[in-house]
Amino acid sequence: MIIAIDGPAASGKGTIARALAGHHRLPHLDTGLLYRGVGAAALASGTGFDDIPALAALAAGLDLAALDEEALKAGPVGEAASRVAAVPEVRAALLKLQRDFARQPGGAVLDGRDIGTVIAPEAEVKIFVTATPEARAERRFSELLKRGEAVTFDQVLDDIRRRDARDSGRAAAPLVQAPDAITLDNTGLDRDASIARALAIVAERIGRN
Ligand SMILES: Nc1ncnc2c1ncn2[C@@H]1O[C@H](COP(=O)(O)OP(=O)(O)OP(=O)(O)O)[C@@H](O)[C@H]1O
Ligand SMILES: Nc1ccn([C@@H]2O[C@H](COP(=O)(O)O)[C@@H](O)[C@H]2O)c(=O)n1
Repeated sequence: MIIAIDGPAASGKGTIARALAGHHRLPHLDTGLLYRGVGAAALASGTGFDDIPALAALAAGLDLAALDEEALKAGPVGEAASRVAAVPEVRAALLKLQRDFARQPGGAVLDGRDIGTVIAPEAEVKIFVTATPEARAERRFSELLKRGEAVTFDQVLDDIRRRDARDSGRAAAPLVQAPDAITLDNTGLDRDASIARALAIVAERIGRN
């Protein structure tokens, strides 16, 4: 079974995807980490966001085993990830590994922006997770504060709005809800209620818990 979880920044996709993967004993891939890996590599090497061949080479050479999730979740990397993710050559370089992950025997859970539309349009279950920009900014703000980052709520909200606009407005695999995806708006739901709703959606789709 392939479960595709898409949605905007800090909507709780990863939280839901990890819970579903644990419940259904499926492997999970946070595809945002791939773009964050390329974005971080571009920042570290001083590669310009307009240097398409160099960005594509960074994506093609991405070492999955070396991805440091903790470091990649830092504030500036999200913006860099969104910049490189708008480059079709970068997306093309990361396509096969995501598709192979989705199509492994037994299935998988993937979360990102284009899982239900581009990576695994054949997924049995598609959930589009969303919440208001303010609710998402609140969540990301408290996460960053806990990590010791010096940010303001307004900076986080600005970052989320800018990334939403770029991710939805780009030509290559934009953030868009698949027509057969179920919407899960968790604006008023806490973490556990949001996960419970996602589990119920999957159960309804596949006819078992
Ligand atoms: N329903 C919820 N209510 C409150 N906080 C939540 C909820 N779901 C997730 N969170 C918290 O919000 C933050 C963002 O969640 P998460 O990382 O799952 O989102 P995401 O959509 O995967 O983010 P990203 O943009 O990094 O892909 C985390 O700190 C998480 O613990
Ligand atoms: N399937 C995906 C996943 C991510 N992106 C881009 O990466 C940025 C960071 O992703 P997070 O989920 O970790 O926030 C995001 O803003 C997207 O630009 C993508 O394009 N496709």
